[in-house]
Amino acid sequence: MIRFDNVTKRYPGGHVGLDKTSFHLHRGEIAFLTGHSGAGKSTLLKLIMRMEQPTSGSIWVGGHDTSKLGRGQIPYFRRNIGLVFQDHQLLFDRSVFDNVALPLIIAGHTRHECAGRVRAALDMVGLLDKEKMNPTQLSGGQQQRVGLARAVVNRPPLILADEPTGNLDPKLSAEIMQLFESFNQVGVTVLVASHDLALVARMRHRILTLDQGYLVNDQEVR
Ligand SMILES: Nc1ncnc2c1ncn2[C@@H]1O[C@H](COP(=O)(O)OP(=O)(O)OP(=O)(O)O)[C@@H](O)[C@H]1O
Repeated sequence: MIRFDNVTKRYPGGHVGLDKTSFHLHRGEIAFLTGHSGAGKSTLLKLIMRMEQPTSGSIWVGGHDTSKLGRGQIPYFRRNIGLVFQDHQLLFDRSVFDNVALPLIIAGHTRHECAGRVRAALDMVGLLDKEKMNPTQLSGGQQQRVGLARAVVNRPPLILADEPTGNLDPKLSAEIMQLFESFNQVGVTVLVASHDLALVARMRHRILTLDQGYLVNDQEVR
């Protein structure tokens, strides 16, 4: 699903975001990406999304050589990737239902057509009874689960998350990580970046560790 071959990303000014990194994340796999602040986790995720391009090396995602994607193809390519961020980026002037429906509305579906999928996604994250509420009425953990429902609503084959538990306490963080596991159990490929090594280690899945842009460890923990 994701293949990095000897990828280096050097930012303007000379900062090295990622250095000669190679790995392969297979379709249907789940893995965690960890490392200190500035190690290159966000850079790696942005390269997968084609928000950045490598200075050298090649990146394949879902069978696409990302360097060959034309400008017009990129939005369609990104529709295959569900994204989860630390600050969940919800729209606070719309209901939970409308927030989750957003990717489907952008893809051209009507609100009525979306309803089944939106409710299925809310059900997966345990928020079926909250669809009419405004995100401001929900706790931080519930808001993050709305973000997860939005990421999976159009059934992407790949989910990427960047510090999805950054603002949550340990118990809520573990619950969010278990939701990623449940998405993976229905066949979605999942890559989660987190600096919380203890939490990641408890998940007992593959861990990719970055240190100053180098992939220093690729560990299977089964
Ligand atoms: N747009 C940019 N321009 C210049 N340098 C950048 C840019 N983005 C990231 N970097 C540098 O690349 C390196 C890796 O940054 P990155 O954000 O990928 O790390 P990270 O592991 O995600 O860190 P954090 O956990 O703090 O988010 C850092 O040295 C950073 O300063």
